[in-house]
Amino acid sequence: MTMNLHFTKMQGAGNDFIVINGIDQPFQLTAEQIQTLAHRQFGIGFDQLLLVETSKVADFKYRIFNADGSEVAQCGNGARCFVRFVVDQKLSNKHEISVETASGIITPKLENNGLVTVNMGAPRLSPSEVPFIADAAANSYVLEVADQQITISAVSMGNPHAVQIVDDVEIAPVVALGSQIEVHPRFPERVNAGFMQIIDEHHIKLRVFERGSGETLACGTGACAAVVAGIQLGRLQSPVKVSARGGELHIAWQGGNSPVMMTGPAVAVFTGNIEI
Ligand SMILES: N[C@@H](CCC[C@H](N)C(=O)O)C(=O)O
Repeated sequence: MTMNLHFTKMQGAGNDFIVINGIDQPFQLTAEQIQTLAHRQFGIGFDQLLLVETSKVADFKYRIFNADGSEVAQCGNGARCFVRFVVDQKLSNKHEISVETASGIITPKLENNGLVTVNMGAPRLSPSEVPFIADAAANSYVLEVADQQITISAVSMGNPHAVQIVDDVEIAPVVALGSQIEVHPRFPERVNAGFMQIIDEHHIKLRVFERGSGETLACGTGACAAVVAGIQLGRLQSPVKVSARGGELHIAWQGGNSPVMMTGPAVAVFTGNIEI
């Protein structure tokens, strides 16, 4: 049986999504159907699919699916697009909205200037809190990949990140190395691989090879994880501007259990219907 899905295509710093109202339009998609929709030639094309639903514990719930169909727990750029979608669709008259995700409740706020600030919650850093790493004894360690030894900082923003510092992010082997780090045996749940170039203590350039989606033009949780890693290593100071290929994000973190605050754009590109 086919169904007709109404969707909104959105982007946040170039990380692109389709957002679907699952409240008025309840449905289920298989991983294969999501892969087809995500395909840039045979489908609509997107990095992640976001599904807005009702919640018993927050204003809304949203679910996140990578382009390969895997469901994941957190998405920073998606959280900004989520609030823009909810406000534009008049699903709420609030501009600061609590949203249940698979890794807890976060609160995105649509600012008067059109940017969105998200309280992403505290990063998880200790090995016991970063269960995505097998056998980790510390959150910064050496990983053997492709006959190289790479120093990685492991940070969970609700989803797993392995961040490394590079001299020049433009020539870093983000796809070649990132695709191997993503599936490295140390990461049983796979991982998002970040490549960060430090420009100065308040500015980095970042590229991320995302788990389940490949390299994207920006990764919100990746930006939070990179800034947290840089601050932990004594190389960065809050606030930090993150320049991604698709735009800029601003990240602030006061350390410890304080939340990571992320500010950036969220833009609706077009709406459409697709038979699936
Ligand atoms: N693009 C996202 C992250 C999406 C999920 C990620 N690929 C994962 O598998 O954890 C962001 O902006 O944070």
